[in-house]
Amino acid sequence: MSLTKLFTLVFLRKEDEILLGFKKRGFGMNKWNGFGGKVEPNETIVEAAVRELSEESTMSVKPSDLINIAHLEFTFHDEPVLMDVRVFATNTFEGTPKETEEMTPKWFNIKELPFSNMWPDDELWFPYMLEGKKFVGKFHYKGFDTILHHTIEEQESMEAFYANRK
Ligand SMILES: Nc1[nH]c(=O)nc2c1ncn2[C@H]1C[C@H](O)[C@@H](COP(=O)(O)OP(=O)(O)OP(=O)(O)O)O1
Repeated sequence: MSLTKLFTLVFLRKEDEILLGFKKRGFGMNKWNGFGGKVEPNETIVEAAVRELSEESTMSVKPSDLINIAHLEFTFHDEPVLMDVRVFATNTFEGTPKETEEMTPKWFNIKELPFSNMWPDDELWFPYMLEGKKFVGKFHYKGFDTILHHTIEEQESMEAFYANRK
């Protein structure tokens, strides 16, 4: 039995660029990542996604503009924790990204992504996201650098995936 923890992860897109943030503290420190964090008990997943994006990058999005593009699960060798990460993307947003306590944001060209300084799983699933696919990715880690095994499955729709899963 694993303890499941729910997280959000948001990517803003602008033509051939994507906004990433350099994490200055905590989980994933010193890595480029999307913006997100834990879903609090008093909020919906989409509300958490909007809040974390704003807290970490100062960018604003409307909940209805966030498209759920993926579901990621991370498990860890010898640790009974399952990270359930809901991934959202949009090209409709307001603001200019600013550095916050947690993140330094930067627009990257999608052909020049800093994979060597990102979570190792990102290089495996970013191509799906960049091709506009919906997908479910499951990654089993040993420590934080080694993926012992993984699966990535394209989906017709994320709504159908969540409706059908047990
Ligand atoms: N292997 C991985 N690959 C990836 O691309 N993103 C990952 C990942 N593992 C976790 N994430 C994302 C999910 C989430 O957006 C973030 C982790 O959330 P945090 O720990 O920063 O949560 P909080 O911001 O709520 O934390 P606090 O610092 O306690 O406020 O990292």
